Amino acid sequence: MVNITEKIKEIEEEMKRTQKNKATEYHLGLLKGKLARLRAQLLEPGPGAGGAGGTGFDVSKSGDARIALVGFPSVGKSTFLSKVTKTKSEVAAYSFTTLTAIPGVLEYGGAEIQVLDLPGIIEGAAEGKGRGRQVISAAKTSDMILMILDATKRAEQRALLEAELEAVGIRLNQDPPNIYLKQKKAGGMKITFSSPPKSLDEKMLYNILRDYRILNCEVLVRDENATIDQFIDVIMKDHRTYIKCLYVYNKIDSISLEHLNSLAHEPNTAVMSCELDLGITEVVDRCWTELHLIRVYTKRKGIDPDFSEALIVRHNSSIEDICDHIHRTLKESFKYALVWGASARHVPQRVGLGHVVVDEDVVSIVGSKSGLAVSTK
Ligand SMILES: Nc1nc2c(ncn2[C@@H]2O[C@H](COP(=O)(O)OP(=O)(O)OP(=O)(O)O)[C@@H](O)[C@H]2O)c(=O)[nH]1
Ligand SMILES: [K+]
Ligand SMILES: [Mg+2]
Repeated sequence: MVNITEKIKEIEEEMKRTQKNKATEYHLGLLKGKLARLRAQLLEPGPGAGGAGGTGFDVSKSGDARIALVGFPSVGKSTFLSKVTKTKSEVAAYSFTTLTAIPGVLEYGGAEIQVLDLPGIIEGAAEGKGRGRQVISAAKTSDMILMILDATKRAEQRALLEAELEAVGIRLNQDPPNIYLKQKKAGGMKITFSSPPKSLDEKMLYNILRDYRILNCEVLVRDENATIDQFIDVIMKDHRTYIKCLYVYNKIDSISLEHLNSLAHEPNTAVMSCELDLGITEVVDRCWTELHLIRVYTKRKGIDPDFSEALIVRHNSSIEDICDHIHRTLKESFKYALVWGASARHVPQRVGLGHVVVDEDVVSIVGSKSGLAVSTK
């Protein structure tokens, strides 16, 4: 463990010392590749990795989605949890008040969203300082991260936290790179670019693949703006998680209007004061929008739909997803579905498994066995 941490430090030092130019870019690319490998090793549980490895806290997922509250100590994570859920998590002015993961349930538009209050993390968390590793593992399992920041603290706090999450393979508000990589048994390396790349070239990819001992493979870079970091992410894809993040500045009761105004205009950012009860509803609304969940109501034949109980599914879900959500075997007897609502071209529209539903659609599933519509119950 100490060895890996030391090696990581050495490489980071070497990268800092190395000037960025055309002559050094291949070398820098290789160093980045090595760094990514070491960081993954550091997180792997097993002999030499020591203690908690990559495991999070023992809280099982529940509800329709999970949001993790991540931040430095005493930024107001527990205060926020206590505001938006019925759970009371201890709040105090000293650091590390919260020592474990505390789950709460946020009810919104018929959905139940699990909110995880987590211990504060500090610089070096990714390398195992404090409970950093556990906190980050818990964050990795979430559908969305709320990065709670203290508006009264220096601006660097956000970049510091981002770097900690980056280091363990979490990618915030990014899409997976548009690069195809397939390992093969033989045939050497075949590297293709669908349009001339701006910062990559064949030799660079070749060097890194060889360093990873990937000697036979097919690569297709579909994005002309793809970077070397993204290419390494594709090689390390089993260790990468792409998560939505909303940056939330708390304690705006204690800053100037000018400062407040500049924070509020940053991208993916919201501002609030838990103490004065300002901005909380907006934060919750933003979470709902960013989670891209939709509500679908089911209806039995001849009976009005039950609007008191929504089925919560992901954005772009199909009738097939709805069936799977209701019951594992429902698909087997599926004949067709009737849909009322914005996704239906006429009312009701008769559709197959591939039909994509939208928020507040009403769906009636007709099966071959009973010939009856099925509801959630
Ligand atoms: N001024 C101000 N203080 C706040 C606000 N929200 C929380 N606090 C205070 O900030 C301190 C820390 O709050 P906590 O909720 O314990 O912070 P935490 O992030 O959970 O802290 P740890 O669990 O130690 O990581 C407490 O003294 C709160 O009363 C706010 O909106 N404005
Ligand atoms: K605290
Ligand atoms: Mg706390």
